[in-house]
Amino acid sequence: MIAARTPPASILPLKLDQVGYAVAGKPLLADLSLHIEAGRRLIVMGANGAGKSLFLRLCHGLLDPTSGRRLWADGSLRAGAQAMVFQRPVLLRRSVAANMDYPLALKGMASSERREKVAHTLDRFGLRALADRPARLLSGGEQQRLALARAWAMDTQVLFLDEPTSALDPSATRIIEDMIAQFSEDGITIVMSTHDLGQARRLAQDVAFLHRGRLIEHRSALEFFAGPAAPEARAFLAGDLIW
Ligand SMILES: Nc1ncnc2c1ncn2[C@@H]1O[C@H](COP(=O)(O)OP(=O)(O)OP(=O)(O)O)[C@@H](O)[C@H]1O
Repeated sequence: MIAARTPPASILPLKLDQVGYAVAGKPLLADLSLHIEAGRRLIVMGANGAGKSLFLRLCHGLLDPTSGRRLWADGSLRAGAQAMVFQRPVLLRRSVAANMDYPLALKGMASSERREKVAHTLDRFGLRALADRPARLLSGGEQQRLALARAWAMDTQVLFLDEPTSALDPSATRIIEDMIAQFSEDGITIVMSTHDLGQARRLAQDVAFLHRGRLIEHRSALEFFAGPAAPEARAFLAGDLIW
């Protein structure tokens, strides 16, 4: 008899408490306080240079706060069970299947279990036909599908996405959005930056709006799109230039 697996404890909410990030004494992010709740789709918006990428990197743990505190629900300062996908995915010079297999092996998963997991993931996201292709020769859209599928295979609880479709055409963008919606149905928490207002409206349950390194709005997407309180956010939605 196979023993039932206890689901891993949730690493969420992620709490930021007056977090700041400065380089050479220059504050790039300041006074960020928010909770990222389990199972939500949070879209991070703001003008060029507002601090969206830094915010995602800081939440994920690629950067550490230079002031304030970042705390995961399990009490750790930096949690596993989370992944980040970039505008241009980071892929190994190996086949599509090997790109999925490698991080699972690093995690210590046995080879028979890995084979099953990789096959299931390839099927689930329509990548089976590409399994043996060199990952770096795939189209941009296919590479992004692989990067997302690989994160899913890792049983990630939180996925940070930094403008994952900004280099893609509309049909590839739609496929990635569908994948993100599927992840969300699986209970994966999504934290994603985008410049695309249409995409933000399609995907957001919550919106975090950054302006000059500060969080000036964090509310439900319904409220945000109905009329944000901050004038900078209103100007952004109206398509006016803000900086
Ligand atoms: N290591 C660094 N040293 C100094 N300044 C930096 C560093 N990293 C980022 N910045 C600056 O911090 C600000 C925020 O950068 P960030 O990449 O987070 O913006 P963004 O909102 O993602 O912008 P975009 O929409 O253009 O991608 C920018 O002005 C950027 O030039």
